Amino acid sequence: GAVQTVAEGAAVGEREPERTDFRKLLKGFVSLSRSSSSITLRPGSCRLFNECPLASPPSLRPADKVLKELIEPYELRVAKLREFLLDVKPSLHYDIVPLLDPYGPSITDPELQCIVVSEETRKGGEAVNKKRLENGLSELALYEILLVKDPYHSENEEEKISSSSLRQRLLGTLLQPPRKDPALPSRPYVIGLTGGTGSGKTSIAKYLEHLGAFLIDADKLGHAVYIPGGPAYEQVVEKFGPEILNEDGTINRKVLGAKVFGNQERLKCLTDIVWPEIAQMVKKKIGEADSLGKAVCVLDAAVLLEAGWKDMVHEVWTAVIPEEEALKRIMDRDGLSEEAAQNRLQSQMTNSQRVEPAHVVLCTLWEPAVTRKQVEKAWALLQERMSQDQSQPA
Ligand SMILES: CC(C)(COP(=O)(O)OP(=O)(O)OC[C@H]1O[C@@H](n2cnc3c(N)ncnc32)[C@H](O)[C@@H]1O)[C@@H](O)C(=O)NCCC(=O)NCCS
Ligand SMILES: Nc1ncnc2c1ncn2[C@@H]1O[C@H](COP(=O)(O)OP(=O)(O)OP(=O)(O)O)[C@@H](O)[C@H]1O
Repeated sequence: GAVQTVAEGAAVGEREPERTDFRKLLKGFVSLSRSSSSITLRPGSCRLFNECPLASPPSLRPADKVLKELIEPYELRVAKLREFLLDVKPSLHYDIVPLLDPYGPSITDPELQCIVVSEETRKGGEAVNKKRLENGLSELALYEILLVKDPYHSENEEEKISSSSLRQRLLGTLLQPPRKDPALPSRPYVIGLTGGTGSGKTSIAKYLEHLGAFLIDADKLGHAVYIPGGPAYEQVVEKFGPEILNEDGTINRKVLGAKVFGNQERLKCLTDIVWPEIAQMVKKKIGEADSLGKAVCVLDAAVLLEAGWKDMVHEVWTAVIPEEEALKRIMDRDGLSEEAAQNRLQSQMTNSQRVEPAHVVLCTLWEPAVTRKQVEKAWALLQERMSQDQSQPA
């Protein structure tokens, strides 16, 4: 007989923070030994390899996982899992099977004899056995293991070793080396802060300003370009007609917004006019910050990546929030209908697209105090790398 090891969202496969050497910690617990016909497992050994999403509470299923954008690609997780297995038990024979549905091969493979579950996933094991009986297969022995406690878990993290906690600890840290662009002056150091509407950029930007950054709000500059007499006023009115005007001749942004959000062609028409003007104003502001002796500028810009403004910044910092939460927040904040809020969200890039080029990721899903701590951590680490950079010979 055989036991199949199913790797789905195993903790080892995700980016590990430096502080916690889970590999060492887990080595102490893992003890896999292969007998002639099966793998025997001692308590505490297998949570890592064997995740049964059926039994996980809905909030933990892959699609709903906290900070799912920070989960590494499947192939990389499998590679890391193989490396780990080789490390702890080179003689082990195993298959790694992607779980494309909650059961995987557990309900169809007649060779299987045993399934390893944790106290959290016991119900999933029982569901597997129900399906096996329906399929005319024998029930699997349920081998239940304890959850391994995480000695480093903080107050707002789970007590067990959890990949969600690992991902939370990545927030605020540098995920890839800063851009090295010879065309970009080294000072002031510019952070491009982006994120979907309602992701909390403005709150984050305020904390950063409080910590000493010079703040550039691209939304505000965007509004300034089409005040009457501004560089884009005439063109915008010409393009979108007098119906976007208030009685006093100013542009009514709510009316304009309703015209462009949800209509890609019209939105592009507007942004083709205003983005180059905003970019000019941003450059001016960066110059202003420099003359004020500010070392760090934060460019708060939802459309940083779409508009190609990444070229103006040294690092991209991305704020993420699950879409359903963003929807609620902008409906509350701006009094938008669900449809209008959806249109805004649909006009934008996805969280994953923004996380991919990000140097630092932040998340405002929890209480404001948690966001503040994240920002303070990100700021402290930024100061550290800026001072290291300065001490390097030019
Ligand atoms: C459509 C307009 C008139 C709506 O104005 P309004 O005051 O109602 O909204 P505001 O400007 O505060 O934007 C609110 C949020 O909508 C999102 N948003 C704005 N413009 C865009 C865009 N071009 N693409 C995607 N999302 C956008 C952002 O998340 C922004 O933070 C205005 O957003 C606009 O002129 N947009 C085009 C210029 C632009 O891209 N500005 C954003 C610079 S970061
Ligand atoms: N940590 C938090 N907990 C709860 N609510 C928050 C948190 N951070 C921000 N919010 C709320 O969520 C809403 C959206 O945040 P914010 O205005 O900072 O987003 P934004 O990314 O700047 O949005 P936009 O791009 O639409 O301007 C605000 O009403 C804000 O008060």
